Amino acid sequence: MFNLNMSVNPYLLSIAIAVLLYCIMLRFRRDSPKQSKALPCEKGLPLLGVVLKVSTFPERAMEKWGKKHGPLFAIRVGWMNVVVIGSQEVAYEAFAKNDCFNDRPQSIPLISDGNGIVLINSTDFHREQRRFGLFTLREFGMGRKSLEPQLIDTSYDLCDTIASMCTSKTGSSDPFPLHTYISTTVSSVISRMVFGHVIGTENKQLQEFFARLQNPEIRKASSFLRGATMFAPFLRHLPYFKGQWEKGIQFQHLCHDGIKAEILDHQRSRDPHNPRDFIDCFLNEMEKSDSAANPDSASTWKHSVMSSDEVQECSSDWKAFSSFHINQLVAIVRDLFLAGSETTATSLSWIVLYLCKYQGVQKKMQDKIDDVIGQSGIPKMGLMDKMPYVRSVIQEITRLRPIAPLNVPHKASRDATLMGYHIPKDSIILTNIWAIHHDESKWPKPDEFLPERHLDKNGKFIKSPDWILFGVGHRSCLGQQLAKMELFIMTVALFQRFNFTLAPGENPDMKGRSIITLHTHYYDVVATKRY
Ligand code: HEM
Repeated sequence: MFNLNMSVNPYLLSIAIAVLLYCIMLRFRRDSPKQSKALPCEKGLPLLGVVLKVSTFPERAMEKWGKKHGPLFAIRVGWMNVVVIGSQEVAYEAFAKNDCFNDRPQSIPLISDGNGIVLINSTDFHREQRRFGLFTLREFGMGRKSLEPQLIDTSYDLCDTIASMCTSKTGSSDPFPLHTYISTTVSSVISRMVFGHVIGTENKQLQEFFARLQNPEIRKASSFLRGATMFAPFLRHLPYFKGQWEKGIQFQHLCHDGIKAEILDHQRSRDPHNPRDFIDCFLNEMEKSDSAANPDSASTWKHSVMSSDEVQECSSDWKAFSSFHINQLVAIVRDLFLAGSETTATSLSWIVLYLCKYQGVQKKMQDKIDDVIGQSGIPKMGLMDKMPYVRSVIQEITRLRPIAPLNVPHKASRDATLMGYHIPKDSIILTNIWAIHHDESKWPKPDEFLPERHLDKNGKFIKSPDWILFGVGHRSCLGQQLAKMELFIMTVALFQRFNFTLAPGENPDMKGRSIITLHTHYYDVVATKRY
């Protein structure tokens, strides 16, 4: 029947074997899309997806969908599937145990021009910069006792300013926006670490940049632009977005020019043997990488401060041989400053707001502070263990109102599998910190303000793995030790000295305002001296 002597074309035979082997390999490959399941998906409307449902409080909408689909699902945004993680366990699996979910999606150039730290991909460049950033901030006191005196002084300065607003007759102030003062105080801490001093009127560009950052309308527009262009980059070519995009770029130039002026001052006055701040340390590192990697280029031209346009032209050449170059210095300083100021200031604003609303908790916390340090003691980090109630109040308020309710977005760097589900390369991944902080199985009565839930039966503070204010894994917050110090010392200092109440007639909606970050509504307080 068969002609066994039929001649076989060896070329075709080898192709057939290769195809067969490839099919077998695909079948058994661990991350094969065919092997892993497709994520459950909240599809929403045709073309739009869920866009209309996530324009305000997206974290709450995603929390609801999470109850339907489980702790890992997708939402359709336009034509794109965005992955949403809704449990601490899945977040650890994705970001701490894996290395393929730690890239960042790209959006407006202000925050993602390929340099910096917060929005760059998870490459060796990022790892080197993160290691250097952590090391250097620690050298300047992050998480260490050496920073304590400065933080205490700064907090006391804030208290003195508030005290000067209180009349001697009643001991109370007129209503005032405490958030503005907190913002200035917090910015001054990161300013000193990065610039070596507090930015004053001598740096007009940075002053203007900070003033605009405080403007709620600008913040809202920028958050909206950032969110929209992250999911649909083409939007920036459409009329409204184009205008906003260009404003974003001008805003970036303002910030970068201000930072460059600071760098120029540092270049003129620095002593390489006595680095004063982050900028000096980075300039030292630039010098080292110059002489090690490129001895011929140790000249000053590369490190002189350039205009924004020149910087764009030159950046790719510089990146070729070192992660320490002037563009990166400008960008990492910008990122540290942006990441390190409003986050902590807004968390403190939530703390003050909740304690104004819940006067009983404020009083109890003050009693506990009095028990440990009285009226004249100093709020040191070493006293944290003696003030578990203060810590539990801070943890409870930041659980209820995390500043980044959907975390900073991550991106999959390749096709991969997570909890048995296929995650395609380039998927945007959101972590619903809000939902994790409101998970009923971990936090009974999750919407209620119950600081005691963070204390064990002996009154000791409980660190919970389900409190993930700073994210988890390889991209978690680089400044968390600093933020924790600031939150503790400033909370104790403020409530040791004052009672705070909401100004008469104030009743801010406790849901706050959420686009990408979760802010309080604007509110005024009245401060009353306690002694
Ligand atoms: C209460 C205050 C703060 C909160 C709630 C907060 C929260 C966060 C979160 C949620 C992330 C993203 C984590 C992730 O992608 O998985 C992050 C990243 C980051 N934070 Fe913070 N942060 C705070 C304060 C600070 C401070 C004071 C600094 C600066 C010294 C800082 C610097 C950074 C940086 C550089 C990153 C990016 C890390 C990376 O991508 O490798 N943050 N933060």
